[in-house]
Amino acid sequence: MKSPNTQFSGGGRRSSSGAVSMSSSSVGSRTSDRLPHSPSTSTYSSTTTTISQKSNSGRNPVIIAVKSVVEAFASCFTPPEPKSSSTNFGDSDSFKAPSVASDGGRKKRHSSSSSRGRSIYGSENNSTHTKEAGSIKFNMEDIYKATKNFSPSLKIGQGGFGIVYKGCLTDGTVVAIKRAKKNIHDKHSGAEFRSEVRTLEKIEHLNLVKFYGFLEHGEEKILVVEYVSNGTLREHLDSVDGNVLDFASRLDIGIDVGHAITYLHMYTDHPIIHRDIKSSNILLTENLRAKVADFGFARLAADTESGATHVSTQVKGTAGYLDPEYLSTYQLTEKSDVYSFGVLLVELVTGRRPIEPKKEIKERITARWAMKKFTSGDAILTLDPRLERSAANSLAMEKIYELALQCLAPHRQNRPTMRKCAEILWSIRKNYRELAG
Ligand SMILES: Nc1ncnc2c1ncn2[C@@H]1O[C@H](COP(=O)(O)OP(=O)(O)OP(=O)(O)O)[C@@H](O)[C@H]1O
Repeated sequence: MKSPNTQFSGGGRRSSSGAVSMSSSSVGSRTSDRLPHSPSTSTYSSTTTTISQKSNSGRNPVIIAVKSVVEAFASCFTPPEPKSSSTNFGDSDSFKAPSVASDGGRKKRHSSSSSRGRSIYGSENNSTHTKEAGSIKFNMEDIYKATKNFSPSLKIGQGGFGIVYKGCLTDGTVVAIKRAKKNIHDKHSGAEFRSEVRTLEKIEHLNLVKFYGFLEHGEEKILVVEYVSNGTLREHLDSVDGNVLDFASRLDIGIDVGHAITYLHMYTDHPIIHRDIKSSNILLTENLRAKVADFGFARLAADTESGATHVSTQVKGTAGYLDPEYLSTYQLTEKSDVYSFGVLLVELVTGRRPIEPKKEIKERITARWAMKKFTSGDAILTLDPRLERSAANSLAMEKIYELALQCLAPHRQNRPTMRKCAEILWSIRKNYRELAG
């Protein structure tokens, strides 16, 4: 999903809109042994920026393409929640695949937004259509019907991949239809598309956006995925609808995301690395259940048992979330997602974006600033000012920061596994609930 951050991708896919150059040494140049490594902010603007970095020389220029932020949700319905999930977290006693539980107990928010008609969050709809995930081959007629010939009124967003439409299949399933940009000069789009399809058709989890099918016909490349109606996590942290996401909801969302990534990393035989975990890639349901989206950058991880690691030909991800070790070695492992998850945890606590170009220099890299405050005993100064300073919130905040600090370790061997992160968050929530009453 779109965010006002800087996005790294390969092949100059998005460099057409105002590319500027940046040496690769300036990316992540402010390393610290103790604090999380983050890119320099001085060159970033508050708009979404895409960076391509070829890895073969390490001296190639990084191309930054500034994209305009276009985010508009049309009217929408509640997406069907899956009946079950294939999650399997093994035999941990303290960690019983909680992500398969129903939404019961979660409070509903933003339902009042339906009174605004075509609000960004849309209205709750008790649709009974629950479509199984899977790879359906659609034809153009299906897509034209579903989108009313790509009606502009059904456009719900636009990203690097292309335009996103809300659509309705003939069986009534409400879907998001992602139509790839037609760029004949883009040699990578076909490969990216097929990579996304291969990844999407294999996975199914309550906290991952479901994949319904695809279409590849000439220049036309289309993905049909689950429609998630309640906006992105970033929009909620920005209080776009005027509501503040409370601490308990943030903790729940962190756990949902933790489960989704754990599932990807523990995927039988072939672990999957997401590579672009960020708040704008996390979609929320009406019940504030989180669903991780955008597998365009996902690649199958290396066979960890053989000790092999995936050596990328291109660095991909979003500035502010990027693992410094991946940036310097081009070796991609699951721990790069763990690093991004650490950044996300800080984002949940502070409400701030990973890079805040308008803040004074020492506060610009949010994770660095927050971890510094945490290690000097002043974590409370970084808690989102819109959140209550209760004992439960303060204690949970300290515990989340303890975990974030580990996730943000400069060297991947010092970071926990995603499964460990989810287990820790699970126990933080247990204690939080006991204290909050
Ligand atoms: N499954 C979905 N359900 C509901 N809305 C969606 C869905 N997927 C995308 N959107 C909307 O469309 C917008 C664009 O999404 P898309 O994933 O194409 O691009 P992006 O992630 O914003 O861009 P980038 O490619 O730079 O990450 C999102 O911000 C969101 O508002």
